[in-house]
Amino acid sequence: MDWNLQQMSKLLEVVFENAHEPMIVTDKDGKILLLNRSYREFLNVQDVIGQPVTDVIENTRMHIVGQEGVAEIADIQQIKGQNMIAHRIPIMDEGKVIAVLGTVLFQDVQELTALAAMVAQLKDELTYYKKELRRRMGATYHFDQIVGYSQKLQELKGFSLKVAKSDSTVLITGESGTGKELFAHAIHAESKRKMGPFIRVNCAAIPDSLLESELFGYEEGAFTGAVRRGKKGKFELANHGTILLDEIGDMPLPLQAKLLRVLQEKEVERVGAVRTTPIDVRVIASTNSDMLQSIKEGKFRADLYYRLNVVSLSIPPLRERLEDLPELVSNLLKQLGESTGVAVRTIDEEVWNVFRGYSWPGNVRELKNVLERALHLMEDDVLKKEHIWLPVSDEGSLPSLSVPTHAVRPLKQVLEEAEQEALRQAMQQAGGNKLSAAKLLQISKSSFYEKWEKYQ
Ligand SMILES: Nc1ncnc2c1ncn2[C@@H]1O[C@H](COP(=O)(O)OP(=O)(O)OP(=O)(O)O)[C@@H](O)[C@H]1O
Repeated sequence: MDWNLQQMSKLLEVVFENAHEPMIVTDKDGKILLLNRSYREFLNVQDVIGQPVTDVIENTRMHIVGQEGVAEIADIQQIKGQNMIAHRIPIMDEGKVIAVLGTVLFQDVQELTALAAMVAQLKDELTYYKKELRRRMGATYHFDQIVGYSQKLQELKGFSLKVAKSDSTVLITGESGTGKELFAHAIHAESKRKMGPFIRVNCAAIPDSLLESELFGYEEGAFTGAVRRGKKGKFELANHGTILLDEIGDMPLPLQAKLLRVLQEKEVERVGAVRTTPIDVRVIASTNSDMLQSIKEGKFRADLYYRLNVVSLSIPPLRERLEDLPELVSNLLKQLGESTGVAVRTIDEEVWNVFRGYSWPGNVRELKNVLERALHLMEDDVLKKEHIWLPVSDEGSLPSLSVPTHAVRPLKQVLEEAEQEALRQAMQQAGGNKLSAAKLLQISKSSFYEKWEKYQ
């Protein structure tokens, strides 16, 4: 429709009259030309067209703006005992004021205060939910939190960043504590799935009998003790996101066959289900065991290994990148300083000698634990050699300490320390392989994991 002048003028009149905000137009001397319904109702006036604005609206400055030609934005004006926020805008023609438009944004600043309070509350809630979402989705680490300037680590980070953008399945290998999980988190956080969930399953920590239903879920009445209406498995929970299958080397053979089908068909079958559910999940698997050896021994399916190993990331042990020690130590001390409240100002040169001479079988995690223990032994803010407690078996010529024996401590603490030490020694003897470590300690794999996670 083409609008003629008359129709356009009618339209503007209707818009002005019915606007929700109170609006007024005066001439340059402050004589009222237009006053819309919202403003009339608020002022409780009827026919005021042609009257001086000063007679109709308290504390008005429309006439002043008409004379001075300078707009006044968000000026607080009290009318009928209420604080209003008024805008007064001169309307110019050929450099001269011909009229003034006045609007009231909030009929009372209390409304604005209430609105501001509401926005602040919503912002707080949003921050909370964002944090909660992140916590639940679990992707709490990013590439910039993976510390280390060594060429090996830098190259690995660069490659992983590229890998993150693709949707390929990734197999991360490396000794215990090298940062496999850290890399998996970072890959998810950098991928196009970052808004989706990140679900981690430790295949070794869950007893074999439960792993299938944990991973794939179960249908109503699938087995005794099953929750009514069934339960989603981790794969379904990870839909549109990433699943980290940690310690994949420990997955029992029958489940390996089922996992292979999931990877091939991109659908899961809950335990006891007659139908399959399509899923869209990126799989990252990680292991610290020698997968090729496991294949040779018939413990791991070769076809699954090749399905998982589309892209492989091998994280070098700490002893092969000792040049990362300064950055790691400073970063870990910062983190630990926040949680323990102990700050380190200086590190004795001897500490570095000890660190550089040690083989770090537990890698970065062990470094973190050693530093945490040292913080508790420090009396001032200088980290010294005598605060560093390294395992006796690896001691050699190292000036490491044993735990002070003179003080009697609570039995619980002594037992826990002994247990922790036993786990650590078993891991060291088992070359970082948790399954072998559990065997050495003659405890079940899941019980080993429970204890291991407790002390980490
Ligand atoms: N490059 C790194 N920079 C900073 N922190 C690191 C780095 N590598 C590892 N860490 C820290 O060391 C600890 C162990 O890392 P992570 O759990 O990722 O190791 P992992 O290889 O998955 O171990 P496991 O095989 O025992 O599960 C974590 O606290 C992690 O934040």
